[in-house]
Amino acid sequence: MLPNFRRFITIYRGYERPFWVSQILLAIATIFTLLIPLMTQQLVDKGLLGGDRNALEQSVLWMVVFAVLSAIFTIANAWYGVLFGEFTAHAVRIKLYEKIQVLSFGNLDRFPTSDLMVRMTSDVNAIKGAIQQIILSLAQAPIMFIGALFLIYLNSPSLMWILLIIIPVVSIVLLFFVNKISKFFEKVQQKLDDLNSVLQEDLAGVRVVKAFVQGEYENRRYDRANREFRKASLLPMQYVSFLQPTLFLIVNIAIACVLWFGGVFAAQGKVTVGEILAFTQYLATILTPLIVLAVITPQITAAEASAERIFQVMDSIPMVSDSPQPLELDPATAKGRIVFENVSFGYFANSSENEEENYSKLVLKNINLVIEPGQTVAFLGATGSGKSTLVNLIPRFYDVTSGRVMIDGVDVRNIPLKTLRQLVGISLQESILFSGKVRENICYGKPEATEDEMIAAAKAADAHSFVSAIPEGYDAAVTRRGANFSGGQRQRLSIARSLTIKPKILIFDDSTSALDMATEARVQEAIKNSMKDSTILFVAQRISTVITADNIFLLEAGEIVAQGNHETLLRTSSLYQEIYESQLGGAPA
Ligand SMILES: Nc1ncnc2c1ncn2[C@@H]1O[C@H](COP(=O)(O)OP(=O)(O)OP(=O)(O)O)[C@@H](O)[C@H]1O
Repeated sequence: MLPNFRRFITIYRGYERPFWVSQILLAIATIFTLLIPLMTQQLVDKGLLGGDRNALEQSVLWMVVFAVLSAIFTIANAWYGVLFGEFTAHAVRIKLYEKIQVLSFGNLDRFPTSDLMVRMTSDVNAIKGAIQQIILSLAQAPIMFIGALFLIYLNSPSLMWILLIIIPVVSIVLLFFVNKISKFFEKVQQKLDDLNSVLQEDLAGVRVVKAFVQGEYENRRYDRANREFRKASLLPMQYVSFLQPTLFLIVNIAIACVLWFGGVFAAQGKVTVGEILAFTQYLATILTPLIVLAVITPQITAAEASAERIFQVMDSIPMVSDSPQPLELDPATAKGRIVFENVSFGYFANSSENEEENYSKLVLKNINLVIEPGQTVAFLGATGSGKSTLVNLIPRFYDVTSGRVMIDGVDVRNIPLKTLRQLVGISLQESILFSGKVRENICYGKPEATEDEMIAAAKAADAHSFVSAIPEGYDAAVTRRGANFSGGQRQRLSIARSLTIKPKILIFDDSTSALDMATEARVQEAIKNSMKDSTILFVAQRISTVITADNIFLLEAGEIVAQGNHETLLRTSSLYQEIYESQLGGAPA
């Protein structure tokens, strides 16, 4: 039962002590609570009915003492409960976050950002709440149940049979509700994922929504997801709202029965009034843990669904990881020769139960190419032809489906990822900056870079001039995702970021697309001059970006259909001629 939830609690062994301390405190509090009805019995039988003033005073005094002690120990337990829940949630968030950092691009394709955010916040909170509830009631339930049964057996055996009816009835009601409710909670979290996914997409693209006046359409989309979420949440909560009143009704009927039968038995002299009163108190005591269980069961069921979702992320095996027998390549002495040997690649589609079927059709087919050290090459092709996919295989953002990619004769799968990321620098298509300072963004991959190194990288990326024009210079603030810089400035800063680590292989994945042609030519020239020893790869849709490259690979539908320098391709490839003509006008004579 509850395998994920149990696993969740046991993972955090560091917090075992507060957990056990809390349960001991709770057990002590429960024992004091159990002693109170005994005093009630004595107070009524000896004090009130027997006229024993001393017994009356003693019983009241002890009742107060037991109640105060019970309250003190319960508070101490609650304090530990909060502590345990918060520490566990903190630890889970850290573990999850660390896990997300080691997941590869392929894993992250399966967990969209909104989905991960729900798992890191709402799911973790659901488990935290359930843990705290458990701490508040775990040890209490069995001790109260067994203790009260024992005391009833000792003091009011003639009324015990009433329990034999009530306990099974309450248990059946409980089982019915729990069974119904459990099924719904996973769906609730899934619908929350969907809702967040729409929200995240819409908020991230709010400018596009406004530009295309699609506010109404987005409202309807959000409303649809919102309604689905409401529908999913409503059902379990409706069941939960029935649960507590139903149980209280049973308890009240039971108490009425006890008073009725107790009255009859008292008239026959079989029980005392004190026994009856104590019995009703014990009855409430026995049913309390069952009711608490009823209240926390939906919460625990929801937590089990949440724990399962968290373990789906935690148990994900990174699709790209270090080889058990790595081959070291020294980034300082590496040459930067790249070879693709019969490389094919398909993305993970994640739509089928069958792992084999989960790979989409190949987006790269049988790629064979050689890039010599120090060359500047370019990949040109229509959108969706597979250019980004191809270059992403070099730093192992994804692993090939078949064939191999080699750097200096070593299969990239055998190069430790850390070394590989030092060898290969990439400036991505989408230039994302982090909030902080300009300097921190440029030196993101090499925090120890000197001022001169940073400025050299910025100059090569044509970023120095606009950064120097800001009064704070390199200490200027970058707001979230670099929103206070223009698209072209963001691109130049992210190019500078990739240049700072001085990699042997540099990839520009359409990362000069937001620059005008003159700036682009200037940046390219500066990069080539400052990175003379590096192999440089440009991915482009614009022919102006590739014109000066030593070698151009022309891609079409995942295949290399032509290669050569600009002049050669103009002569030999009709596709290249078409692109040239469509972008730069008539073919040169
Ligand atoms: N993460 C992904 N999951 C599934 N399919 C993908 C993923 N990324 C790209 N694809 C698919 O792979 C194919 C090649 O995409 P890729 O981004 O490599 O093309 P591209 O030539 O770089 O295009 P563009 O110039 O528009 O950036 C496309 O059909 C695309 O839909």
